[in-house]
Amino acid sequence: MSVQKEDEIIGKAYDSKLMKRLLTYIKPYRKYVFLAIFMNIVVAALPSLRPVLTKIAVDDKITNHDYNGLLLIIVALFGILIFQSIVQYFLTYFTELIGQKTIYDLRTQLFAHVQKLSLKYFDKVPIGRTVTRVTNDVDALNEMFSSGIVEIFSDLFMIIWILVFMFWMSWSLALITLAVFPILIFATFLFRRKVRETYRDVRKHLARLNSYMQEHITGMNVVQIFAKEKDELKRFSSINKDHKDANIRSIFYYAVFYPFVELLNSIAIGLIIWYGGGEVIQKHLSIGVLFAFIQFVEMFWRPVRDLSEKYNILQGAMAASERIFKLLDDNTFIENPAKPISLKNFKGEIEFKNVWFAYNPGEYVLKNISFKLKPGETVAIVGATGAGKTSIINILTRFYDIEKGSITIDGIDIKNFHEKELRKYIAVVLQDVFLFSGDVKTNINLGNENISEEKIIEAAKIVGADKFINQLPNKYNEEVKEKGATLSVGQRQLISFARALSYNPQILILDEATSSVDTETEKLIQNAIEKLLKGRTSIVIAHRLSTIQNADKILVMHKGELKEVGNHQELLAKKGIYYRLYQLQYKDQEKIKTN
Ligand SMILES: Nc1ncnc2c1ncn2[C@@H]1O[C@H](COP(=O)(O)OP(=O)(O)OP(=O)(O)O)[C@@H](O)[C@H]1O
Repeated sequence: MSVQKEDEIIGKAYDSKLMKRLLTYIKPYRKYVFLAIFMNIVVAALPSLRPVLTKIAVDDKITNHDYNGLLLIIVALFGILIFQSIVQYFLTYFTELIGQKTIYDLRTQLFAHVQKLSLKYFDKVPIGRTVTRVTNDVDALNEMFSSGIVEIFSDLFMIIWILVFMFWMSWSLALITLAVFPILIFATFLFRRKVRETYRDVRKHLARLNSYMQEHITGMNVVQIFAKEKDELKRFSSINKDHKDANIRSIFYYAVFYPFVELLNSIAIGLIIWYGGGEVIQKHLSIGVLFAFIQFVEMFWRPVRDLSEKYNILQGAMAASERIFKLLDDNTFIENPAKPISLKNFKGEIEFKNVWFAYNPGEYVLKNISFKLKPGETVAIVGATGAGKTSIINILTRFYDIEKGSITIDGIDIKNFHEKELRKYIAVVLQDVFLFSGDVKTNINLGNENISEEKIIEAAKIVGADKFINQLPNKYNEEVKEKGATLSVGQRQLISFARALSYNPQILILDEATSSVDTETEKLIQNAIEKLLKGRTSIVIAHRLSTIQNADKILVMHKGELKEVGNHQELLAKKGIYYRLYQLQYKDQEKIKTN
């Protein structure tokens, strides 16, 4: 099912399988749930006592001119109200507590799960959808866990209590009150059907609105540089209008349904006054009962109307939980071995043996790749765009698993390591440096407390980042904005080098940035790279001629195949793909160097 479609599911209002699974989240807090249900029974019964007391006041006290008795009834009524407010306070507190605690657990579980998912999952699901699961969808459940489930009990109890008291006082008037009930049920049925349709529409348009916003904020620089603001605003306005119209349609049904329920309520009261009044005149009924019934009818309608609203909450929650569970059941994981191996004496030898790899089944992007790297060697991978360079990195780090062949480190297949262990050996510096919001320090050690401040500064000094960091107003404590927006490209790269170095990995993977920086920064970066590569087995997707010339080996990739292997001089002498690539891409760099 497409993700778009997934957002349009509205499903059933009640699905026992989903509900069973949802209830497991409340289980740890069941004592609060029972307490809340008990308080609900009490709270639901209290309002029904009011008409009963009114009847006593009218029939026994007022007609008999019993002022003291009347005062007592008023005190009792007041007492009930106070008591009801107190119980209501605790009830609200406990229901919110249940809701908040359960969604806290669920959110934590979701985030932990998302972190474990392999990159394959993120290839197929847009980020916005995953974020929606953890935020909006979980919120929909909050409403159900807190008010939903518990209040359904309260509404049902209230209806039961009112019915009990009504039939106890006068069964004929009770039946008259219920006369309009079939119409109400029919109206509710129609209302629910219409609201369900509009609810789906609103969701669909909201999902479109969100993804449009997200995409355009991310690509704001492209929008602005090509002066596309007007066109984009036009498109956005049309999506926004669809969303608004869908909402207005849904409000229309609410606007019709609620007054209609009020109308039915008034008709019921009219019937009571007409029939009950006649009974009072004929002295078959006391006036107090008539008063009580008018109150009962007014009270009766609220929980009935609320129940149809609860239906919507339940429906939204069921659909949300279906989407949440789908994410929780997504097992796009990298499988870890039952008995993972840990290397004692790490040497750092890497070997690819006849490796075949495809992102999508059957579409091989790496074909029969074999090469060997001795400990401490540096290999540079070169090739045209789309040749498969990044894919080699992706499979060595096990972001993806290979189809055929083997990759070994010190003779051991990487599938025999726990993925965490494997990634402990390797540090990756990507072309697109990702900085998190926080300070410079935590962007270097990524919050790892084993990497002390001294080590951070030492790493920054070695790669030559400390000079610019020391010029920042707060030095290592300087705040870094989201994605490092306040730093230059070169500065971001230097920080990422310091990050890699502070982790002191045995294997280093480096995707050299192609972006041009000023000569001074370029020199800094080249120096930093040299220091980073020293003494470790390194794989570099190389764009700098200096890196390539210093590499022990160069792998020349072409359309997923390894076409040539050798060092710079050997490959030039061959006059093959590398030679042509050199003429096209790297010669200019040499010219700049010699100038
Ligand atoms: N996540 C993915 N899902 C499906 N196909 C992918 C994915 N990533 C890359 N590819 C495809 O795999 C092939 C190799 O891509 P790769 O990123 O390894 O190339 P590259 O040599 O690193 O290119 P560049 O120099 O442009 O970064 C390309 O045809 C690309 O379209």
